[in-house]
Amino acid sequence: MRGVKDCRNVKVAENRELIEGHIREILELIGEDPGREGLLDTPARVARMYEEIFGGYAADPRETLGVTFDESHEELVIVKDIVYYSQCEHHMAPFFGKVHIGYIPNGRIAGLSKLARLVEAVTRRLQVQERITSQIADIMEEVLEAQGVMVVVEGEHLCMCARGVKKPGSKTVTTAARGLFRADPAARAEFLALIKE
Ligand SMILES: Nc1nc2c(ncn2[C@@H]2O[C@H](COP(=O)(O)OP(=O)(O)OP(=O)(O)O)[C@@H](O)[C@H]2O)c(=O)[nH]1
Ligand SMILES: [Zn+2]
Repeated sequence: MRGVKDCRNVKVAENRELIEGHIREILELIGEDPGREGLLDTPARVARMYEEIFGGYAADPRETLGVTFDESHEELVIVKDIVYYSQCEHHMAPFFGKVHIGYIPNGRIAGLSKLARLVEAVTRRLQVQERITSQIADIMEEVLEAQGVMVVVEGEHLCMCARGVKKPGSKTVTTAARGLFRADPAARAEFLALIKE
């Protein structure tokens, strides 16, 4: 398992020629001419893009928080507005938005950038928004043994905007609360107020 810094999908790299062949076939099957100039390099571009947008599989999300530090801060820590791009597992269409993560440490803190690396590892896959939200909350709780974790994810799903029900501008908001945040409405309210600022 590679580290999250090298977040490229190894399997795509290994299977690049096969993937390119299948993309060429799809181009034909939708009525395009894969031999025309503008499409000649498209299968290779798509394969390179897959390495990137499915790069989350190259990382173990639990390892992304890296080395944690002893620190006695036992109040709320928030990293908000972490932009993500993911692919919905139903249509393989992009969805994207922001993740907001808050936690109350229990003697151990993580590097702030590592929270964004966790988001990358969990979102650069075929996903549903609810699973992204709960996976981030569960991993934060487990790895940091945090007293509480709260995660809010906002998402705009192209499968709802550009096709199907066609509702551009509609936003999905998902939340996950663990530990103290489950039991304490005031803690949840403090977090929600701070991410709105
Ligand atoms: N809960 C959830 N649903 C999602 C997510 N991404 C896409 N979907 C939904 O997955 C569902 C798939 O429904 P289906 O009826 O199997 O597929 P479909 O015929 O293409 O559905 P429509 O999108 O309604 O045209 C749709 O309702 C999508 O809106 C997500 O992250 N979470
Ligand atoms: Zn979808």
